[in-house]
Amino acid sequence: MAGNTFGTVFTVTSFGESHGPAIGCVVDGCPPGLALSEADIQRELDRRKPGTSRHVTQRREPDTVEILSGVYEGMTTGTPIALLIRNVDQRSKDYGNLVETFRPGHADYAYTMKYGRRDPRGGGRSSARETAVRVAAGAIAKKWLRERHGVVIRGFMAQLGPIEIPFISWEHVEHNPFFAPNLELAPELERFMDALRKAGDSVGAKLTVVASGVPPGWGEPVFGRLDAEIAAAMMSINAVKGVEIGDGFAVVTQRGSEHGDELTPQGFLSNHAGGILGGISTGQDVVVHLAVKPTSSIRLERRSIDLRGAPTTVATHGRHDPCVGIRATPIAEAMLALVLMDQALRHRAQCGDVVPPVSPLPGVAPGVVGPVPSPR
Ligand SMILES: Cc1cc2nc3c(=O)[nH]c(=O)nc-3n(C[C@H](O)[C@H](O)[C@H](O)COP(=O)(O)O)c2cc1C
Repeated sequence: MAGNTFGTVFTVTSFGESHGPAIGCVVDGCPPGLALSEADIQRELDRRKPGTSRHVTQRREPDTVEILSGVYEGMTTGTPIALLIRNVDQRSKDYGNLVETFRPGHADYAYTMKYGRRDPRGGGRSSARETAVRVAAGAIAKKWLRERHGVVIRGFMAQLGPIEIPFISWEHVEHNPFFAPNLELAPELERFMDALRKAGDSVGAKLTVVASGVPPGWGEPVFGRLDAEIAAAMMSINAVKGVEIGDGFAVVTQRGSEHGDELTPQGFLSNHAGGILGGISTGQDVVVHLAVKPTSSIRLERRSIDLRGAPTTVATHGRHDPCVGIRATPIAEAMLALVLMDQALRHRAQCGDVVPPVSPLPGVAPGVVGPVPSPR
């Protein structure tokens, strides 16, 4: 299968390029009877869209979604839901000098070696413009998960370049341009980004995404492991170079007596596992961390080669995100929602009749407010 479809039972097929007339997706396998409007989807798209602050790309895309099918009288019908987002602010001239060369760190070189040709305007399919449609599809999954199972999916920025962002409150996340859970640090983050932009450089970031209210039992023990599918989903986001579940790489130095989450009739005593054991959810929060690399398109001159292999230099002057991690939080939330909804429907299909011998243990507090391990 060509790699434009995600999921097994609940699937998303995405199409479109950064500088084409539109991007969009077809969401298939959504159960009938979910109340769904364009406003439900638009809310999520507005959190990801460009141009919302001086710290992100100044491309002006309203990212207005149109539902073309699959919804009748405000309810999903069980048939494919087609979503369309028209591109309105393409500016191809920004990419003129990229036809002949390759940006270090970007997909240009690998893309050309694979396809032998490329549309250099905005990176075509390798542009993160495509991730808008995942956020649109993810809005449907988030809504279904919340209404059907009480699952809440939220994310935040845990580190911006060298600045670690201690978690204070979920309340803070939507009140600053960084999705930082710590409003006290917002001025420092602003100063850091202003200096970075002036220098013409870019920086990486670390994000955390948490799904609360996931019941025990979602996921499978071998190839369909929940953690494996979450890792694949997160790694499918442009610029993501690392994914950790729960304590992630910190497990390397832990003892079994420290890492294994003890069970009591009142619930788990800790959540080092990040809510997943044996590829299956435990009922605790599912906790995922992502390392996002620095933007490749920077104003600083870098060495490269041209299409004939001769040495050249490249500096990118178009409209780019100086830290792509800033806009990636809603994308990571959407990908987690897509994985969980697909797994929920697969679990219902196979194990809907199972009655477990013990009742589900209550989960513990999120476990993301303390120090979280840094992806290396
Ligand atoms: C939300 C978001 C916005 C992005 N914006 C840019 C950008 O403005 N300029 C750029 O060079 N890369 C940007 N990227 C990253 C590139 O799409 C990505 O690095 C590139 O396709 C190479 O793929 P890779 O980094 O996954 O290997 C963005 C990524 C995300 C998630």
